[in-house]
Amino acid sequence: MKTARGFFKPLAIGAPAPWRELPARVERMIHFVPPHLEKVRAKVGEIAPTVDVILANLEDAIPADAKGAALAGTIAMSREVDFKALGVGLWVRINCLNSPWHLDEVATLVEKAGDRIDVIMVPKVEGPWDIFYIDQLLASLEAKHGVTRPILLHAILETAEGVMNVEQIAGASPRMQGVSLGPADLAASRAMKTTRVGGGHPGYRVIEDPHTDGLPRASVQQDLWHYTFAKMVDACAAHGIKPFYGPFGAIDDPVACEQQFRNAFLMGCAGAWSLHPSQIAIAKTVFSPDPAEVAFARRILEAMPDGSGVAMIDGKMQDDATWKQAKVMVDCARQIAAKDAEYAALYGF
Ligand SMILES: CC(C)(COP(=O)(O)OP(=O)(O)OC[C@H]1O[C@@H](n2cnc3c(N)ncnc32)[C@H](O)[C@@H]1OP(=O)(O)O)[C@@H](O)C(=O)NCCC(=O)NCCSC(=O)C[C@](C)(O)C(=O)O
Ligand SMILES: [Mg+2]
Repeated sequence: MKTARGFFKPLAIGAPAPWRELPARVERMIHFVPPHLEKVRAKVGEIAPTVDVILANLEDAIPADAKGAALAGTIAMSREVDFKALGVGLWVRINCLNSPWHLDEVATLVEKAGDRIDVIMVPKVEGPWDIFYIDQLLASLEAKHGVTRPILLHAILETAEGVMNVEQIAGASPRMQGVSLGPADLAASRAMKTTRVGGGHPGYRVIEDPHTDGLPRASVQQDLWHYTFAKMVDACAAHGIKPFYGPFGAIDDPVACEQQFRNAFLMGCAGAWSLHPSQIAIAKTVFSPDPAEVAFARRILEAMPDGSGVAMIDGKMQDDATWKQAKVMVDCARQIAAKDAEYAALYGF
């Protein structure tokens, strides 16, 4: 591991100084766009003002013979829409590091759109070595092309080895912005017997003991992802970066999508991916704190102006710890209100 002083040194002569703090950005939904499809790309200008992040996807879901078109489409998209002026992040998911495509992709992205791309999402990250590699590569390319703002990195957790190493991945570079759960590849990597992309499974449940009178036994579905998810959230929080849920593949089940996103929000996630336009509004509602909860949190802050002591509000004990919980909620709401006029009105900021 690097020394404390070495950690924040630029990795190439002429590369920009790494971020010391992550830029404060609202990232409730990472909206996936297949950039090789001109018809979909043409609508990005319309969709962008409704989302926090547009992601150009180059990896899975893009056919092998369309990888070049997807890369060209990404560069075109970065020029066609002024994402910065809209306050919308521009991310790109590259192909994985053992694929034949990633090298040309990273080189082209930095050369042609290095000043416009905020985050590169790296799939199937197995350990910190993957981040060291891409960190160095980016620094060399940023230096070569005079990019002045370091491109951040986002890792997808989608192999058993990646889950094992998530703490080191999260802390591998000052470029690390966050980690997303990739439940489809992770399921395959672990030989889990499910064909779903995230969410629950009707077979994974707990059941009540038998009743002596023979009445039916109550049984409920459990969360297949809880362990991995909690591990990922702790790794990200400990390293000061953001955890995200990832995709919910059942586009036809908005109720389950909302529940999965809500579980992620409650566990500490900043956002989730939207694969289809119908999932944008779900993520926006879920990852914007509830106005009633924000109002209650503000009462806690007002009751304890210096954040210490003890108070009672509506029968609930408040102390230094609940003050911190309230601050998390109010800070999140303030950040959203600064970007989103609809929520500024709902929160009364
Ligand atoms: C699921 C699909 C095929 C259904 O596409 P569709 O055309 O069948 O849907 P639709 O309901 O008929 O579409 C309605 C309209 O919305 C448009 N539309 C539809 N989607 C989008 C979009 N994303 N952005 C912008 N516009 C979109 C679509 O073009 C159409 O426009 P129209 O009315 O003018 O004809 C389509 O939504 C899509 O391609 N979504 C992105 C899929 C994707 O990126 N998958 C990879 C990420 S998940 C993953 O990789 C896993 C992970 C992490 O790696 C791991 O767990 O391991
Ligand atoms: Mg995947």
